[in-house]
Amino acid sequence: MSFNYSNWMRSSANLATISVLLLGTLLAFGGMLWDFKRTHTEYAAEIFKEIAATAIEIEITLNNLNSNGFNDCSPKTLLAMRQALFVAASIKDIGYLKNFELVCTTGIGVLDNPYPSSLPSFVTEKGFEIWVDQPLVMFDKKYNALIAKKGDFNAVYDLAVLAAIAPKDFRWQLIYHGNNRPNHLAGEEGLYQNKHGLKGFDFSLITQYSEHCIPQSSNYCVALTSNYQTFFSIYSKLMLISFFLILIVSFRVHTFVLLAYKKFYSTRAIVTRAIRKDQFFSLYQPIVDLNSGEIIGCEALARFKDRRMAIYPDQFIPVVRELELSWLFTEQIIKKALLDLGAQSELPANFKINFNLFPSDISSGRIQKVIDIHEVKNSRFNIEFEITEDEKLEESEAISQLAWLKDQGFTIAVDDFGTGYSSLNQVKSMHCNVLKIDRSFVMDMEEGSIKSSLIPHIIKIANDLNLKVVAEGIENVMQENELRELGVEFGQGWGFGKPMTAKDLAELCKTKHNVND
Ligand SMILES: Nc1nc2c(ncn2[C@@H]2O[C@H](COP(=O)(O)O[C@H]3[C@@H](O)[C@H](n4cnc5c(=O)[nH]c(N)nc54)O[C@@H]3COP(=O)(O)O)[C@@H](O)[C@H]2O)c(=O)[nH]1
Repeated sequence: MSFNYSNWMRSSANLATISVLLLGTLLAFGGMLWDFKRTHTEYAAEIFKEIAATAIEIEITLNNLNSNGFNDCSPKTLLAMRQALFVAASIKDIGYLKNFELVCTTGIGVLDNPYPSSLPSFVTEKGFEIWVDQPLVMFDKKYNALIAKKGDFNAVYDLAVLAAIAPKDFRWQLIYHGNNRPNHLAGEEGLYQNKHGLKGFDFSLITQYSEHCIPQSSNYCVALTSNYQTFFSIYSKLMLISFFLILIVSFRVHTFVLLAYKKFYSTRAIVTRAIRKDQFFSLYQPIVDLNSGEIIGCEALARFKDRRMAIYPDQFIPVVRELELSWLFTEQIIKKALLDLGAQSELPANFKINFNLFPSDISSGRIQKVIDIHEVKNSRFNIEFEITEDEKLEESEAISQLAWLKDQGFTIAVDDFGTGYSSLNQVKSMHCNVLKIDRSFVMDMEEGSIKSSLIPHIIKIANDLNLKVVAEGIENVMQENELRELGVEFGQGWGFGKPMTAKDLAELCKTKHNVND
């Protein structure tokens, strides 16, 4: 099954996009939760700040008043109480009590009917009696108060101040840990779950319940709960912005990944990497003596394949040329093929190996480096170079390079004869030994096409020029027989074998396969 590269590329880009989407969402949501948790802590800290300041103020105020030694509600006592109220920031009212009855307050003055004191809700470690959630009326205004009493005086604290600090959508409770139990101070009674005693802080993601205590300085704890609506009401705008940002980033990642992949897996990039890593290899197509059926040689045909894909010569050869890496490429192919085939002991010493050359390597003279290749120097085979008809090969420099190659003992074959533009005269001047008839002439022989009718003329001219003829693209017995009858000596094509590994070629040589078998 062939590897679908563009599907794979798209899937990878989709995967990257989904990962960014998920990761972005996770980070954004995590960030908001973290901030939400921070908000809880911040609100708790605000409540602590207020209650700590109030506690200190009440403590100082009541201690001062008690230290004066007042024993009735005289104008002097009331004046001292009013002065204390004036400088206090949180205390709303101060009362004077005698024999467990409230006798006067800063707000009303001396009461006509003293007010009997009830039992306190609890007593703090410092001896303050505390009454929580006391409904009071002052100047016709009702309010809920917290009352703290020490000695003969009490102080009234308006709970609305705390309620204003606590956030609107949050439910909260402030407690005081005393007498080994949590005592309700303010907020919603029953909310505090005493999960950790005084040990510290808890934040549960599911319920969004948190407990905050400050055991170091006092025994206060705050329980805060919020619901999903609270969360969404705080973060809905941010969520919307994050969502669009993540979406934009994800789309950009998709485009970027696709571009990066396209660049990384472009034929140019693959060819460059393959040459750098010496990844090209050859398969070998047998060349057969049509009269004896013997395999007398093979053509090395370059291939590229990695674990993802295969690229074929029609795609990579033009790129090799474009990248001007032709000689490096040819050198790697020659070395690898000679090593590969050299290892096959069944292949005889006079076996012919054909290599394709790039015309530019001939005209530039780079081809002369061939004799320096170690594998060429030590090869037992006859090496033949195939050249395609090309403008560059008309130049005198190219022609002298071809002559030089022949002097070195290599033979030259004109490949794909009939498809290029050069004339037979030029073929003659190229000093070649072999003429390979292009497979487009052989292809339609059965139908007697115009092109195939030219084969006898090509053979005649080749004979006149003393060139051997190889017919390419022989796929069936009919073509083989007809070409043999026309006097073609050698043939190549799928009928004798498709390009194969060196080992398979050696096996095939042993059995002397031909198309009739
Ligand atoms: N410069 C280099 N060029 C190279 C090298 N390796 C290959 N090539 C050139 O790439 C072109 C395509 O080659 P490939 O895909 O390998 O195709 C070859 C054969 O597989 C194919 N063939 C052979 N017999 C048949 C057949 O019976 N039917 C059929 N449909 N196709 C057949 O023909 C190609 C061989 O062509 P040629 O080289 O003209 O003999 C091709 O132009 C290669 O030359 C390289 O290392 N260097």
